[in-house]
Amino acid sequence: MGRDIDVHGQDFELIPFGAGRRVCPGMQLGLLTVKLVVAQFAHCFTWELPDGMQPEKLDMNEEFGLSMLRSSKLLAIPSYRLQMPPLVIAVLISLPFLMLLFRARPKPGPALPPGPRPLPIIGNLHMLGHLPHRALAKLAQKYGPIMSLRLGHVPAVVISSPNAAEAFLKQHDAIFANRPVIQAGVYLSYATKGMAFTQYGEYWRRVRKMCTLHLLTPARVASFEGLRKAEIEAAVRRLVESSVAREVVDVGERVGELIEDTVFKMVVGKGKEKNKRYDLMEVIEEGAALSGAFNLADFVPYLAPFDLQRLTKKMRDLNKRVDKIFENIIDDHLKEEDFGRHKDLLATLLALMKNPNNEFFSSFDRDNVKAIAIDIFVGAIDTSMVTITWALAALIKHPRVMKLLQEELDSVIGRERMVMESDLPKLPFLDMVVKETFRLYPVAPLLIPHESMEDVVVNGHKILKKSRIIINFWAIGRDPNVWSKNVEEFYPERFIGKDIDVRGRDFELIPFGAGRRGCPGMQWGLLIVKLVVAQFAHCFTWELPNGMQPEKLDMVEEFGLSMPRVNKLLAIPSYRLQVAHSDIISRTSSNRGV
Ligand code: HEM
Repeated sequence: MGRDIDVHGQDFELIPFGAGRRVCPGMQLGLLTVKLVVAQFAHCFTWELPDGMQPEKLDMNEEFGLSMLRSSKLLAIPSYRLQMPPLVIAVLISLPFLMLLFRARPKPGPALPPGPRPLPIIGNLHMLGHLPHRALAKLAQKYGPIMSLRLGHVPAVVISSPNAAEAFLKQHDAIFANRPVIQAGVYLSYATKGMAFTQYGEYWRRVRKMCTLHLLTPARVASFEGLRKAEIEAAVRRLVESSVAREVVDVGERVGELIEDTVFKMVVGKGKEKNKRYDLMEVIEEGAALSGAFNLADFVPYLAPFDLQRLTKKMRDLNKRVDKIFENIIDDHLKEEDFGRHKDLLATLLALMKNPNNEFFSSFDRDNVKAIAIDIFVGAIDTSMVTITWALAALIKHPRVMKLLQEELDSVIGRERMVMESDLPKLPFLDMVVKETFRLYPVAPLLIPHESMEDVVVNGHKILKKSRIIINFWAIGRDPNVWSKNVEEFYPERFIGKDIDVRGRDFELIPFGAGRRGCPGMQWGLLIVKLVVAQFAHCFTWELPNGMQPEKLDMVEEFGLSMPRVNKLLAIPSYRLQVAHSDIISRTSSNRGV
């Protein structure tokens, strides 16, 4: 008792399902079945060995084969031990089947979308595998762009074409603007007081309006330009040092540090290094991992009280830690005498909290502030960091494209200075590189699930109220009918002469979603992605370690709250600007702390 040993592949003294990339994809289902059947058999019966055999005499010999079975049969006599008469149990168990048998015949009318037949209890969960976006894309080839599934007890509809996405996110946007209530929203987002997991309604509308009018306006994002410049110069300086030392760097880690520092300063006004006592980053990362984990209780709600995966406990514990840290940050903010002069986003939220006559909320307390700040952290950090790392990996893997981008950067900016934010609109090829990255490596391959608020007919299919709507943007991005035959190739030139926008207008490219629940941080996300990709491509050439050929670089993804690379992106930077190293370093030092 008391030792926290897990069977999911984290603790290597107990790995019945294996671990790592090839870990058993049916782990959840296997665990559920084993626990359920063992609990039921032990709960309903006592078991006695035949012929008065003593329990300790029972042999435990195994036999080796595809699986390791007992070598002899396990024979025992059950004695029923519940206080409920066995007949009642039999009726209760057969009730769902009787209901199925005698249920009223459905009235003729539009049918549910086609889809694979679900199994009892788990529905189609077993078909998702460890990369659901790929498994669903394959199923859609058979069942079509609007496909029905049952995920545990939850009816789901999977959308896999631009036309279908437009029907759901534009024509019927208001009906599908809800989010399903999931445990992560309840336990990690202060009972859904943030934005991303919040149910569609008055509170969500006010939070969203407040964010669009005060926190995430283009002007507010632009006001942090100096901060971004200083942070990027500091990151470039560290890379210049690695370049001089011919050091292999973990590109994703460097990008991560840069994004984390920038977002920290924008949201709470201080850098991570000054926030050691807060240690927010670790808990945010844990929160993102828990939110992205497959949680059985979200799909089979009657299992929630048993917490079979212990996720509820982990989320509750994590929430306590997050809460403590945020309380510290808020206390410090409010204590500081020059509170009114703070320019960070938290200060705006706290000013709102302190003003009972604010234009948005009649009641807005610390929990609201914390939930919204968490959404901004999670929304801003992982998305940008993962997208930038994919873009740089794709450029390193395709030297032809990297060369074209560097030629554009050299001709528009030259090599005598670094890229500035005002340069970005003058870089059309960069724009295409970023679009192509979103198409092939979307950070949210299934966006965030939506939920239907009423029964509705879409494109001739009946969609039930409370269905989970999954938009498989990954499948749309890789559909040869939408893009062309070279759909798997990283080929930014496909966008030449095409007016395709990523902001939710063109449904073949919706990395930020579309409609009412589309990403409110799009402006900020696009800016930071373009700026960092441009800067890293402009300042350095990148070489793979140990003489690895670019085409050998793997582009394997993993699925969670976001879709990062499985393997680290390791590369050696070589500084290529004509500004002297020492100049960059000294300029950076003088800018630090902006
Ligand atoms: C490359 C950067 C980013 C990408 C690719 C991205 C992508 C997305 C996607 C796909 C959604 C779900 C849309 C839907 O359900 O239809 C979303 C929602 C959201 N994003 Fe972003 N995002 C990015 C940056 C940001 C930033 C910088 C913030 C910071 C403020 C942010 C905050 C949010 C929030 C709060 C939501 C929930 C909106 C709602 O439910 O009403 N995102 N994002």
